[in-house]
Amino acid sequence: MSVVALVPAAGRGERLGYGMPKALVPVDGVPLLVRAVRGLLDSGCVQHVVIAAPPSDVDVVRDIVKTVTAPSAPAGGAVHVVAGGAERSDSVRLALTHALREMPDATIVLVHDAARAFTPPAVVKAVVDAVAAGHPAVIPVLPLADTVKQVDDGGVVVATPDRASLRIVQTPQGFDAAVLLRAHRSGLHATDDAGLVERLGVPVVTVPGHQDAMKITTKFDLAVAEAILTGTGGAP
Ligand SMILES: Nc1ccn([C@@H]2O[C@H](COP(=O)(O)OP(=O)(O)OP(=O)(O)O)[C@@H](O)[C@H]2O)c(=O)n1
Ligand SMILES: C[C@](O)(CO)[C@H](O)COP(=O)(O)O
Repeated sequence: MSVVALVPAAGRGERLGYGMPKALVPVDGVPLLVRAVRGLLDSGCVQHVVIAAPPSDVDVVRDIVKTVTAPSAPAGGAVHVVAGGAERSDSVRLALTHALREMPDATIVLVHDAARAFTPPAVVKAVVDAVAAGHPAVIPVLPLADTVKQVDDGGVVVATPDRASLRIVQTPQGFDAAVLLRAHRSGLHATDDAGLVERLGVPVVTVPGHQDAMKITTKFDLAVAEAILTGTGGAP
């Protein structure tokens, strides 16, 4: 069994407004992308990583990932960098194509946002273990802390869904390699990879996520990440 992690990192980070692609933004001197890749490798169950980089920064990213050194560096594996695409799903597809061409032995594929740079390695391992146990699609999730409303175009509430059955979805999302390939070849659209797989009728199971696996989207999120890092925030 070989596990490859695809890391979509080609976003511009417009909402963060840092003036550079979000994956390259440093937290305590270490770019988010490097932290995300280290987290994957530190799980001890990822052999290969394929990063989808901003097309204008492929060489920059190649240089940066050289700083991912032991004990994180995979034994016998490698960190690959390809140019990403216009949308997240394009970046995933490009990385997946590269992975299945260069690592045909990969049976499990993870898709993990560079923007979820503080995901604990234990979450990565839980996802891989669940796929290895025979589930074709596995996602880490958290319960909702707030009441959720459905509104119409005018902002008027039309429903209050029962939040007991709702979950916030994180990454890494883990898949049987053949299932993920089929999903990405289907021509369907979804905001996450599990959404594509779901539409194929394949069951998607959940494992517990973690607050630290939050997606860093805004300056507020970055401040929270810094607090996690310095030990002044984050969940136990
Ligand atoms: N064309 C894209 C767009 C996004 N991503 C990646 O997908 C993940 C989730 O995207 P998001 O957090 O929305 O990042 P951005 O697209 O950079 O954010 P923004 O919309 O603020 O520009 C990130 O790791 C991002 O780098 C990607 O690989 N390729
Ligand atoms: C994959 C994801 O992070 C799961 O929560 C999310 O769907 C990414 O969405 P975005 O629109 O690319 O931020």
